Amino acid sequence: MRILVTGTEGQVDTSLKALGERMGIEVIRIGLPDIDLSKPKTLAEPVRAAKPDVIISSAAYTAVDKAESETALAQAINGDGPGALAKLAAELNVPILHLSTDYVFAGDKDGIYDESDVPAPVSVYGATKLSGETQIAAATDNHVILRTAWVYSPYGNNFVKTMLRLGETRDELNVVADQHGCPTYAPEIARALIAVAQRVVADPDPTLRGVFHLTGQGETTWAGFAEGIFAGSAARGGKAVKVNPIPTEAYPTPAKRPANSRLSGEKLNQSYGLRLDPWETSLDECLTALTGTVAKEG
Ligand SMILES: NC(=O)C1=CN([C@@H]2O[C@H](COP(=O)(O)OP(=O)(O)OC[C@H]3O[C@@H](n4cnc5c(N)ncnc54)[C@H](OP(=O)(O)O)[C@@H]3O)[C@@H](O)[C@H]2O)C=CC1
Ligand SMILES: Cc1cn([C@H]2C[C@H](O)[C@@H](COP(=O)(O)OP(=O)(O)O[C@H]3O[C@@H](C)C(=O)[C@@H](O)[C@H]3O)O2)c(=O)[nH]c1=O
Repeated sequence: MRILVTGTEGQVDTSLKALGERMGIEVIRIGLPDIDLSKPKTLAEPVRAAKPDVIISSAAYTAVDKAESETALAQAINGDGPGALAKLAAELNVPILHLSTDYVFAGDKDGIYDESDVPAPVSVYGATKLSGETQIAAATDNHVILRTAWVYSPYGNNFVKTMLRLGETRDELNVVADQHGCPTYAPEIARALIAVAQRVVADPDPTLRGVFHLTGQGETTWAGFAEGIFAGSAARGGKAVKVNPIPTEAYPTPAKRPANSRLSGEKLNQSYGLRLDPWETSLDECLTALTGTVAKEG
């Protein structure tokens, strides 16, 4: 199987490449400057030349706060670019897997979001990602949209690396404790993407198509996540950093974030028999990879 993925230095595309190498699956990454999602005309030639069995749409404009002031660029990269990519997938008659986000939801639901809940984004990033979902679904029925959340890994930029970097120069950090979600490890996303790709390439079953939620098991808050990060770091001989839980209003940002963006993985489990590891297990793996040290017992 030959997988074509957009993005070359991102968390998910890098994880996919690494896992593909271990599994003997060809993963071709395409990204800037060869293709530019904000210029859809750049996509056709490299995508056709790659002759993929499946396309994974991972690249995105992920700077949530900056998107509030770069709306047109975020819309082009997260909305129109994936739409154009899905048209190419339809032309080549191959499935397209597309990564979307928990930030498509408003965050005012009491319970966990499932795929039947109606998105209502509260940020430009969330709105542009929802536009990507809509444009992909309009271009081809042969799509799987996977909404993930709070992605971290040893690669690229993410909350785990930000916390560890800030912790180097501070003894205490203030972190919001009233936004609830599911941290998700990019290598776990890669494992699921390959399993989903293998299934959809072989099986035209329409119930395997559509929208699915894909997050690490369990839930926490950003403050709870930060506490887990510093506990894991300290267990590896790193500095102890105190996390002060604060309300959202005490950490003003240009973009609004959902207060609750917990996603249920039940549909993915029922359709594909897939469950990601609990976020605590994956965080431990990530810290081992980042520090080159395993946690001490106790
Ligand atoms: N990160 C997160 O917490 C979450 C991410 N997601 C979604 O998961 C997917 C993967 O995320 P993640 O791996 O973390 O993303 P990253 O931000 O780590 O990587 C994004 C990739 O997109 C590429 N890219 C950006 N702009 C363009 C462009 N104009 N044309 C082509 N490529 C471009 C980047 O290239 P370069 O490095 O050269 O700029 C990079 O390779 C995205 O669709 C994202 O929306 C969903 C929920 C949470
Ligand atoms: C750095 C920092 C952040 N925060 C807060 C701000 C925010 O509410 C929360 C997370 O901050 P970040 O800006 O790192 O994360 P953010 O960019 O909001 O992360 C999002 O990225 C996009 C791409 C997604 O799709 C989402 O699922 C989600 O992962 O933590 C603190 O409270 N204290 C801090 O020191």
